[in-house]
Amino acid sequence: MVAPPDNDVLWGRGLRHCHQGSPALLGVSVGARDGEILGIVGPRGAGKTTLLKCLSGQLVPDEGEVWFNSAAVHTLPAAARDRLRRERFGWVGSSPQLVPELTAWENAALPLLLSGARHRAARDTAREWLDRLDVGDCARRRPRDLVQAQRQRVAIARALVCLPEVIFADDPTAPLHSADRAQVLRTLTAAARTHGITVLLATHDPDVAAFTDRTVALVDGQRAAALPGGRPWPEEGVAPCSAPA
Ligand SMILES: Nc1ncnc2c1ncn2[C@@H]1O[C@H](COP(=O)(O)OP(=O)(O)OP(=O)(O)O)[C@@H](O)[C@H]1O
Repeated sequence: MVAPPDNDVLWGRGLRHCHQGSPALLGVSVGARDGEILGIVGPRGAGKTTLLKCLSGQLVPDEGEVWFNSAAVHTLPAAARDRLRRERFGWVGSSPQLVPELTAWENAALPLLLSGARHRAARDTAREWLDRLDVGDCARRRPRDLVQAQRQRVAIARALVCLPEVIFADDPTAPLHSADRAQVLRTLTAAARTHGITVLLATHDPDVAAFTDRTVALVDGQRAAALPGGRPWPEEGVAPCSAPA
């Protein structure tokens, strides 16, 4: 095993994975640099979620290696992978998974509270993130009293609240109206840039690529330079335009 290049904070090499016999990844290699916002783009079923789960230690690939700095994630026992995810990574899925009994601020503060932060400090930090994501006025409401777009903003606040080293965002704007998407992505990516957080942003929405530094395309579980049908995905290495105003 050879550790990844020094400027890659996260690295997957030769990743293969099947779900119950169905191939999802067919030998994908990808590296994310420290502080980079890397888009993983591709159509539905391309393997984006499976790739993020392998890179974040939620899944152990059938073949291949995953490195986070000098840690060989694919060799870690489950408890160590859980700790890594809890302490160093943040995850935003395509639908918000909030604790129904907790208020919005308690949900957002959960990683801080679980890591032993003082109640008042956790609440203040969580409320700052809710404000930045335009849901500060929902802080005392429970998930059932929020609309899906508000719940997703709370989930994004929860991913940011501990300032993790890497955020995995799996189609994070899926539950949002198009008018909300740019604002939420701007907040997420601006926060990441300010705090030097590396972001892996999986999406099938080509507009999202404008918020990334670089994209890699996946098709049918493999890296691709472009998607079928001449769809306008940026090729890997193309520095995108700046995010839309
Ligand atoms: N739990 C599972 N069981 C069986 N097959 C699965 C499972 N998860 C994913 N797959 C299959 O693996 C392939 C890759 O799925 P994956 O969700 O990684 O792709 P994706 O690019 O994230 O798609 P989407 O954009 O729809 O989320 C697909 O063919 C999918 O049907």
